[in-house]
Amino acid sequence: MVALFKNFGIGEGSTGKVDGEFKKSLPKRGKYSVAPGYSQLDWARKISSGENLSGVNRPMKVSKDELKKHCTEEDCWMSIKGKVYNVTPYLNYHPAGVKKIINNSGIDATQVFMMNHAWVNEEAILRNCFIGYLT
Ligand code: HEM
Repeated sequence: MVALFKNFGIGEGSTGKVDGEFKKSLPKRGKYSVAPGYSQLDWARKISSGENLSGVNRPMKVSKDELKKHCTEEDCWMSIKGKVYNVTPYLNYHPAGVKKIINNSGIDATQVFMMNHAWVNEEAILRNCFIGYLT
């Protein structure tokens, strides 16, 4: 299975201890909980069939103007590291809730994404939701 989380040096050859300064730089964990049936494991099962959830037939170039039209719960796009994803199907699976994504949708959300969870492997999690590249 593809790793949904990136390894930040914890594992082979490391003590497993998290550096204090690094820990302080992490966001405080919230108290949001997803509905039953919407865990990351449920999402991993959903995408494992390879079903296209992007809403487009083939990758396309997306302008900033086009991107900003998609910022609602029914139609939610987000750009991360130059790639554009249709995150609508993922909304209810997001461990920190729908709003956090909606509030940053229709834009290049790379910075806020990385500030919250640089270890999250968005390319793996959203591979079935890939729309194309931000121009
Ligand atoms: C830019 C908009 C986003 C914001 C502001 C945001 C914010 C957050 C926050 C604050 C948490 C921590 C929740 C907690 O610890 O209780 C979180 C968790 C998480 N988010 Fe997001 N998120 C965003 C977009 C996304 C997207 C697009 C994905 C899918 C790739 C995603 C995947 C996850 C995952 C997997 C976790 C759990 C991480 C863990 O437990 O270590 N997030 N998010």
